[in-house]
Amino acid sequence: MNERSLSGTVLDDILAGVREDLAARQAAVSLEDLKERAGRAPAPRDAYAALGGDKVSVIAEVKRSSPSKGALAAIADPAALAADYEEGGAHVISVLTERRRFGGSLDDLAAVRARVDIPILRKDFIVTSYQLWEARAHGADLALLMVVSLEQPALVSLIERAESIGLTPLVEIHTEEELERAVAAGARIIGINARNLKTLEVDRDVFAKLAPKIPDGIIKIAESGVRGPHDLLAYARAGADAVLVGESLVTGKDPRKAVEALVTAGAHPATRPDHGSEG
Ligand SMILES: O=C(O)c1ccccc1NCC(=O)[C@H](O)[C@H](O)COP(=O)(O)O
Repeated sequence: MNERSLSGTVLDDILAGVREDLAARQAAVSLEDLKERAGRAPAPRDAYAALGGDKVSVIAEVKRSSPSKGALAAIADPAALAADYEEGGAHVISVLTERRRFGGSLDDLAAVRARVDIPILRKDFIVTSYQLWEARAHGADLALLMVVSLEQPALVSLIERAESIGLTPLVEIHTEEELERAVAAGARIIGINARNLKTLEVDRDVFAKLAPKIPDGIIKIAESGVRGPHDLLAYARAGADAVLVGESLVTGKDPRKAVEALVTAGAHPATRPDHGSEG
């Protein structure tokens, strides 16, 4: 058993749907076929280069809907949206591939891969190595692993498997206990998600509380709740190396300009913690 339960929460509900969809895909596409397709996929992009350095990087998300807000944006052409993000200077694209609650798919991932050159994150609820092979086969460079939904041995083995097939794991946490498990499992990139999975409320202070406990050398990503440059700057002052932004980009008027504004704010040296509090 790989999975942990967060009983009675939306996560349990999401994972039940994920398991059903996964079983259908596994019946339709063998692991051997996926591995063969992964062998033909473009070489993985360097996620550490995209997310490291002095700047605060921007991960721009293709997000149609969410459990917290329902439908957000129709997004008929996810590749065109991703191209807008790339033109705006995004460092990484996140593609939600979960179908039932987020309206995503692996086809979205493949379409985005065919259109942009920057690294792509498969954002989903990954509980088996089959899903990692799917990610690589459809051109992803990074894969999200959520500590909350995985037993420790499964977390360790999925991190190792991801790295062995050329995927960079982004290990997501919500609490100090999850942070300790992520570090013990060998995570090199940790995302702190400000969205509480029980209430679905966003509390941006969670990042400021947990980020200082992450050991040096690990890339820190602030996930959720970025409405514009002021939130990026606040996360940056609390130590974020990157922010992951979905809703405000897909619901805004001009996603390219919105990304550009974030990238410009993140490029300013005064965003970093050792430059004081004025941003
Ligand atoms: O977005 C949700 O409602 C949600 C609910 C339960 C689990 C995950 C959820 N979102 C996934 C994400 O982590 C966000 O899409 C991502 O961090 C971007 O957040 P935002 O900019 O607030 O859309």
